[in-house]
Amino acid sequence: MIEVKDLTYSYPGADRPAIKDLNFRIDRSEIFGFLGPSGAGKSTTQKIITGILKDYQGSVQVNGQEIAGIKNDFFENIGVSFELPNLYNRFTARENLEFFAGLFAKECEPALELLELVGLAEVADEPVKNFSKGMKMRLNLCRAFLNKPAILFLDEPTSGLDPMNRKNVRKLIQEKKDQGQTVFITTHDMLAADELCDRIAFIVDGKIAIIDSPRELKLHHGRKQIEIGYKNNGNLIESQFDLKGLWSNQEFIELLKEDRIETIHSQEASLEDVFIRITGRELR
Ligand SMILES: Nc1ncnc2c1ncn2[C@@H]1O[C@H](COP(=O)(O)OP(=O)(O)OP(=O)(O)O)[C@@H](O)[C@H]1O
Repeated sequence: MIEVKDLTYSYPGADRPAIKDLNFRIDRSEIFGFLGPSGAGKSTTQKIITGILKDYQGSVQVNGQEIAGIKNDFFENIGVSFELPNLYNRFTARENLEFFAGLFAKECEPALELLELVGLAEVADEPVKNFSKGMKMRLNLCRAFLNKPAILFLDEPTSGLDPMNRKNVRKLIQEKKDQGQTVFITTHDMLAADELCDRIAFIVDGKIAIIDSPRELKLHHGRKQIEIGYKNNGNLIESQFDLKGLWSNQEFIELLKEDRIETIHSQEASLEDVFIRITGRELR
C-alpha cells in the first residue's frame, strides 16, 4: 500500500538532512506508528507521503504510484490531521466541516455524525475560536475522517486530550482499521502507539532504528521475569522470579502452595524502556 525506499529529505538551506535513508512499507488495514522524540523527522516523513513536501530523494509509492507524480484525485482518498489544527476560527465546528467537505468531489460523512463521534455535537454551532486545544484536536480528527479516506495520516492524534477523550480517539482509530482503512500515526504517546499500532518504527535524528510490533519489541527487549507480592509476618515482600524454569522453582512453588501470593505481574519492558534501550534516547 505504502512503500518507502531510501527516502532522504533536506529542508532548503539546512546543513544536514531532516530524514535519511528511510525504508519501510505499510500494508492495507495496518496501523503503522512512527515513534520518536521531538525533531526526529516524523512530521517531515508524513508531509512527504502526503505530497506536501516534494524534492525528496528516494522513492515513496502509494498504491504503486510515485508520490512526486500524484494528481489531485490522490487527495480524495487520504485523510490528514496535522498536529497543529488547521481550522477557521470564525466558523463554527459544523461550518468548518461543511466547508472542507465542499472541497471533495466525492460524498463526505455528515458533519454532525462526525462531531457526535468525538463528543462535539453539543458545540456544533459554536465558533471554533471558543474551543480549547483538545476540542480543536478532536475537530481536526473529524476533518481527517470527512472524506472516508482509504489512508489516514494522523500526526499526534492524542496530543492535548484528556484521558477520556484520548481513550475515545484510540477507539475511533481502531474502528477505522477494522473498517479496512490504513493508518499512519506519528506520535510520542507510547500508550497510543502500544495499544493501537500493528507495527512501530522508532525514529531518532532522521533515521529508523528498528521496526517491529509492540509485542515483539517488548518481549525481545524486556526481562522475562514475574514480580510477585506476598505477605510474610504481616510485611509485604516483593520478589522477582525468572519465567524460565518457574515451574520447578521451589521457592515459588512453596509460596503458591501456601496461598500467600497477593499479586503477580509479568515484567516485560514498556515501549519507553525499549525505546531508550535501543536508541539511547528519551522519547520526550
Ligand atoms: N520548515 C522547516 N524548515 C527547516 N527545518 C525544519 C522545518 N521543519 C522541520 N525542520 C527540521 O527537520 C527536523 C525534523 O523535524 P520534524 O518536524 O519532522 O520532527 P518531528 O519528529 O515531527 O518533531 P515533533 O514531534 O516536535 O513534531 C528537525 O531538525 C527540524 O528542526
